[in-house]
Amino acid sequence: ITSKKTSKFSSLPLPPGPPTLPIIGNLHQAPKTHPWFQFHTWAKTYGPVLHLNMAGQHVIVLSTNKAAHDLLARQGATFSDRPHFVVAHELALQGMHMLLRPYDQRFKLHQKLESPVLGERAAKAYVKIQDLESKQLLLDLLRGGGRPINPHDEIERMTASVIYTLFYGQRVREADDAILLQAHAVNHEFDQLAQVGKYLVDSFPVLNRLPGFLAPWKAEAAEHWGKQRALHVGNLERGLKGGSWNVARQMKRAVDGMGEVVMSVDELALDIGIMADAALDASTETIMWFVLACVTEGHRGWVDKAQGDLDRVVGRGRLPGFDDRAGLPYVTAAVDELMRWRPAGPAGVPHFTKVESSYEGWRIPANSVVIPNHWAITREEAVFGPDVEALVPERWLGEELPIVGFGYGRRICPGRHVARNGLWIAVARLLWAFDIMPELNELGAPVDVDTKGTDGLVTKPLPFKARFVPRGSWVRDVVSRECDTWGVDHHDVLDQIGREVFN
Ligand code: HEM
Repeated sequence: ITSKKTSKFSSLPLPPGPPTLPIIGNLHQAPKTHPWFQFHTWAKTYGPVLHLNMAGQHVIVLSTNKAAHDLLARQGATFSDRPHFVVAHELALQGMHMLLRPYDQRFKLHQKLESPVLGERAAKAYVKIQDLESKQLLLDLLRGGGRPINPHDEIERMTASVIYTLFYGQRVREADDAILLQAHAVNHEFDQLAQVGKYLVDSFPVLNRLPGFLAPWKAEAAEHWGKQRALHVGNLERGLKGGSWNVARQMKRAVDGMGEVVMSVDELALDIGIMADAALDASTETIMWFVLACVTEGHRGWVDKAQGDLDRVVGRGRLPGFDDRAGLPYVTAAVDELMRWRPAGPAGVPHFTKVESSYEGWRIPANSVVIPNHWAITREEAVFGPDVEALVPERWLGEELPIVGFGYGRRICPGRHVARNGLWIAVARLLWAFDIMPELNELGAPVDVDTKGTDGLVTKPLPFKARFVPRGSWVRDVVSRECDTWGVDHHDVLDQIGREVFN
């Protein structure tokens, strides 16, 4: 690791971290999977700002909300870049992946385009679609007849349908809808390309100057780009042809209205498509974690308490709706606590700084990868109180705790308003309708459920089953009456949204 001897921070020490070996630094200790657990363990020894040397690459891991906020938000001008992925981003996505874009003028232009369609005002209008699709979810789950199921398909259909309806005007009827299968296939391939350490050229970008026959990754990336393009341009074109308002049409209109700005169809399509991808997994898996929480943490009494409130405020003759939100603070607390208990992106999305700076007497070197470790941040007892491994909504009542899990600063998740509304209505309605119970084994005992989750940018619960047992005959009555949504004209709803927010 080299540093400029003349810099004004050069006399400062690096933040503490585990002892290093010559040349490879901490590479031999680098966690192979689930890095957030090891980062959390190290933070207990070395503190909230941790330095790792990964064979010359500086990595700074932040483990408290304060450190993450101080660096990534308060010093946002310095800490809003992303690490550079030659294969996955520069080649395979032609530099157009919103999540991986460097923090530059083009990024700011995309942010400017996205903010009106994802902001609080738009999110408020989108609840009409979230209302529709969360009703459909209840009907889909009711049809399971209380048998043990893995509800991933039903939940993913709902979140996908919310996003694809809003973005492209197209509802998703089944989990194996072609639009969703194509997205899965492309994203799966992208995840392989983006694996850290897979391509030497990601560590030594100079290798990219090699001719194609010596650089096989170029052909792989070019083939992948074709698939990304087909997926996102195809969706954009369908969206633009649609008869009603949608995000694709709105953003095209915004680009056209920018006059001097030139944006290719590919670039616009990728922007919208990557937003849709970013929305899908994190929202689906957070609701999956909610189901798992009911199965593994439900015995703590929070489910009964939330259902008691729902019975009192909503009653049994109708579904809870967004208008009930103010009267259901315990349900809101359960949603906030769910995101704390199992943040869907446990190690956040890495930031990057190109310039040297300092924090609390430590030197933060130029070209550091900076990781806000949500897993550790959500387990900070000084902020969230005791018993952080348990799901305890009470900790949020009457307290101003930080909402965690959406990242920090200028790269904070722009979809967080849409996401929080979607989580709230799904959680409120699932709690109102069902006792979500564990699967039972042949002896009638609950089947053990692993709560560790998968590795990856978004962590998913490992496969498990739950029983969605209707809380009473009234559930069947209300759900049968109100939740078959296939007859609703969603184009009409989209036009209402367009008029309400953008006219
Ligand atoms: C529970 C659901 C969600 C979670 C937990 C989540 C979490 C995150 C996180 C941690 C980041 C990185 C922030 C950072 O770098 O500091 C992010 C970025 C992003 N999210 Fe979300 N997200 C969710 C839902 C959504 C939704 C619904 C949308 C869009 C409708 C969305 C769009 C995006 C985009 C476009 C970015 C890239 C921002 C950038 O790099 O500047 N997300 N999200």
